[in-house]
Amino acid sequence: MIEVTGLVKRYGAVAAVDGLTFTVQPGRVTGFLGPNGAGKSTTLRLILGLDRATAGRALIAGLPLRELARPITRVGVLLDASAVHAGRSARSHLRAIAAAGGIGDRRVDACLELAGLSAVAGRRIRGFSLGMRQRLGIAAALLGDPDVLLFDEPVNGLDAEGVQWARTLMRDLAAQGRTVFVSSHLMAEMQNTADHLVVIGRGRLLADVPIGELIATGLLELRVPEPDTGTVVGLLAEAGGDVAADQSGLVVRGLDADQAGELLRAAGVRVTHLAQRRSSLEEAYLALTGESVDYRAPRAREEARS
Ligand SMILES: Nc1ncnc2c1ncn2[C@@H]1O[C@H](COP(=O)(O)OP(=O)(O)OP(=O)(O)O)[C@@H](O)[C@H]1O
Repeated sequence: MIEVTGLVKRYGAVAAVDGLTFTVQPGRVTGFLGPNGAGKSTTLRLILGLDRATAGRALIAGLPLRELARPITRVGVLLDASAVHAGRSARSHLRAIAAAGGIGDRRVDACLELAGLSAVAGRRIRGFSLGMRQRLGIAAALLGDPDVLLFDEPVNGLDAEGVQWARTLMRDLAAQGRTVFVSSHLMAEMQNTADHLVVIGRGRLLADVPIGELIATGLLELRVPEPDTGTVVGLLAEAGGDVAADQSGLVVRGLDADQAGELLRAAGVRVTHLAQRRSSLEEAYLALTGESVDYRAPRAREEARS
């Protein structure tokens, strides 16, 4: 289990992490999501004791990481797959890490096999693709057979088969009762992999929910004659709806079909299409993080303002 309590990290005037509290439970895959600059990497670094928190604490199995005996056997980490000695072979890279943690060569070979790297184990890492480096980083994280795994963007650079492999691996690790905490920008991938989500924006917690709960929130698709659009947006917003436009019409969150239909009928608006559907994780995520995105294209910012 990972417990983060009141965690704060300031860099000068910037609060990269601003009072975060959440728990990552064993036995499930927990996705860690947030827009660029939200504070995900900083949070992971604080959990791993690579940075000192301004306030609060992050514990693994009840202790700060530096107080764990033989941490390699307790926590496996994939942070930056490119941070390796490129002149070494995959096998000697893993053997060096294993030796430092008192782990034997047989486990190295088992992890190479698990990561699908046995055939290239003797090759220098310099010649590895990004995907092969990711696999090697995951193999390194598994060396100590740890109960807690932290993966920062693990499918970055993996091809379709690699993505499938990583997904199955994460789900298997969770099914074995381990704590799996994985950051990603790929919403569709998280939708297929995670059971639970921790979402942050500007260093603060936005959601800590089972994934099904986030995407169960319904959306309304609505089409009305073009000249009525402004009136309709105003009416729905006044009734508490969150209205956005896409190519095919309006998308409304926070109102059900009966409410919206009744409201528009009473206002004499002719509705040409009204349908309720589940939101994708991506839509739910964008609705959640919309206010807390630091970097976005100027056009999107203008649209969000209007
Ligand atoms: N060493 C540092 N010095 C100063 N500011 C920093 C430092 N590290 C991070 N920050 C700032 O803290 C904020 C959070 O950064 P962080 O890298 O944790 O976000 P992130 O969610 O991992 O982003 P991304 O998805 O882009 O990797 C950003 O505003 C960043 O500029």
